[in-house]
Amino acid sequence: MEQINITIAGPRGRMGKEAVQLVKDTEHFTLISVIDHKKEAELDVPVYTDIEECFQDEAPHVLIDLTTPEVGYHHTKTALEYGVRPVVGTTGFSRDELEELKELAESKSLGCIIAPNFAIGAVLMMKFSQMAAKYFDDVEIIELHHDRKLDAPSGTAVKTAEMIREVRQSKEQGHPDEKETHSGARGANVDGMHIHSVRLPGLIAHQQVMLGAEGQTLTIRHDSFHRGSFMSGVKVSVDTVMKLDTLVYGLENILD
Ligand SMILES: NC(=O)C1=CN([C@@H]2O[C@H](COP(=O)(O)OP(=O)(O)OC[C@H]3O[C@@H](n4cnc5c(N)ncnc54)[C@H](O)[C@@H]3O)[C@@H](O)[C@H]2O)C=CC1
Ligand SMILES: O=C(O)C1=N[C@H](C(=O)O)C[C@H](O)C1
Repeated sequence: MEQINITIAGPRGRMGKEAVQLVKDTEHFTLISVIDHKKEAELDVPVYTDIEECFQDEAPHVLIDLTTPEVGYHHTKTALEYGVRPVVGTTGFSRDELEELKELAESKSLGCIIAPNFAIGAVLMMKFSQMAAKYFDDVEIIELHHDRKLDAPSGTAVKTAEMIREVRQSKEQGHPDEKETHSGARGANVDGMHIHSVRLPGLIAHQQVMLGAEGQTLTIRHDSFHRGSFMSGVKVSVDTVMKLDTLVYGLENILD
């Protein structure tokens, strides 16, 4: 199998630590450097605080980014400019940012994968919700995460709403005269669908999609109890990004 040289951004984070372990445990992956905002990462590879400096010194095949929305966007753009293929788990990118990165990837004929959720169960939960939304017009998304999470709604919830929007007629849900007596009670409104974000210590990453119709509800739920749940998706993304010449948004687009 072709050897893939990898740089990881965010190696000391909750996801970054798992990704470092994945790369070390995978025979055809080699960790050649990391990018952190501090020089303190205790790893046996060079630690860079500046991505351009990293790419001037090293030529990884793939950048795995698990940082924060602003940093992740800058890293993805810089990687593409330097001919490095990004695999991005970082969430919170805007639609405009995704469009701009897609254009850049295509102009360079480079693969780039941005996956709001690498867990296969979460991808199936999104697909099943999309299937169900063909038959149920009313949908509420409840995402539940640990209280260290920076972005709300989660990338997974936004992606779920986008996938459902592809198959359902736009609909403003709830009573036409409903009023929030406490601001935010009805959550975020995406094309009439509502997204509710729960943040609690003890949680990892969970999402429940509730669909309702007369006399019945359907609930589709996924739970990640450990960040190891995301790693098979990271692995398949690294292998796949080497064969792509465009940006793919969402793991569902690369799985058979
Ligand atoms: N796609 C997926 O399946 C998943 C995505 N995520 C996303 O991954 C991202 C990271 O999540 P966590 O690991 O939980 O966060 P975390 O806060 O534990 O880790 C983020 C890391 O980024 C580092 N960082 C910040 N600024 C940096 C910079 N300028 N250069 C390099 N590193 C920098 C921080 O030091 C920290 O170690 C989030 O956006 C989260 O939503 C999280 C879990 C699964
Ligand atoms: O921050 C997290 O933890 C997670 N972020 C991703 C998201 O925003 O959807 C994926 C997963 O839910 C965990």
